[in-house]
Amino acid sequence: MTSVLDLAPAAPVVPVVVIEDAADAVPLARALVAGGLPAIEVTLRTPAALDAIRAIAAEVPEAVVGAGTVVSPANAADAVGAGARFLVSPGWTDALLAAMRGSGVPFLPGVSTTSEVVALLERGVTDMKFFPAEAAGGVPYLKSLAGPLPQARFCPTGGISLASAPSYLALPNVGCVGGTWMLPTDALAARDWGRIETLAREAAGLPRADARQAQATALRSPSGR
Ligand SMILES: O=C(O)C(=O)C[C@H](O)[C@H](O)COP(=O)(O)O
Repeated sequence: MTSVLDLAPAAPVVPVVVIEDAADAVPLARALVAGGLPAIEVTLRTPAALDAIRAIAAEVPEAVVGAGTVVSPANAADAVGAGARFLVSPGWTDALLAAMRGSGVPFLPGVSTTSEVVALLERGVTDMKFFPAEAAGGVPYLKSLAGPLPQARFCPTGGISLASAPSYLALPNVGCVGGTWMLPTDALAARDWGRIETLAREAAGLPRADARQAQATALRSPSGR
């Protein structure tokens, strides 16, 4: 099963979307895809979320739509039933983990402490959401985890901005970052899809760690050897 962290190799950023009106889902997803962010996390925080996932899955084939705020086995089942291709949770329990595992789609359980990371590794899960990233310790915290727990890989989310994203993406244990900064509330309210596309394009241009490493290697050895 492909990991969520590998879903969008070209895009280092997963937009985290809160949709109030399902009618906005398709134009919003099209704007994100056009800007270069095809992996889209629709949070199950609003009554419109499942309809939004359904609409994106049906009408925007270039998008890889997933569900966020998955906090119960029922959430996982409903999201996959609506067409979610990945699941993200802010935290996890064994019951939630079993449901996400049984869903058949890639999933990212949320962690914010070292013990939660170790408990997931013990259960065979290496790819996790680090939430709430900034409040839980941010870049220095993840850097500290890379020493003792190099097998754990993270998608930090929570409080990340265009300015802070590059320092996360430069870490060896970060595969992507999640965030809402490319979806400002006023642009959503105004249905300003053009502005969202522009902000998405800016986010999609952020280099991720492996790209930085490849670039560094190429610079050291222009022949590629
Ligand atoms: O809904 C969920 O399941 C969450 O875990 C929360 C989101 O990841 C954050 O709300 C991201 O929002 P920003 O902090 O604005 O980037």
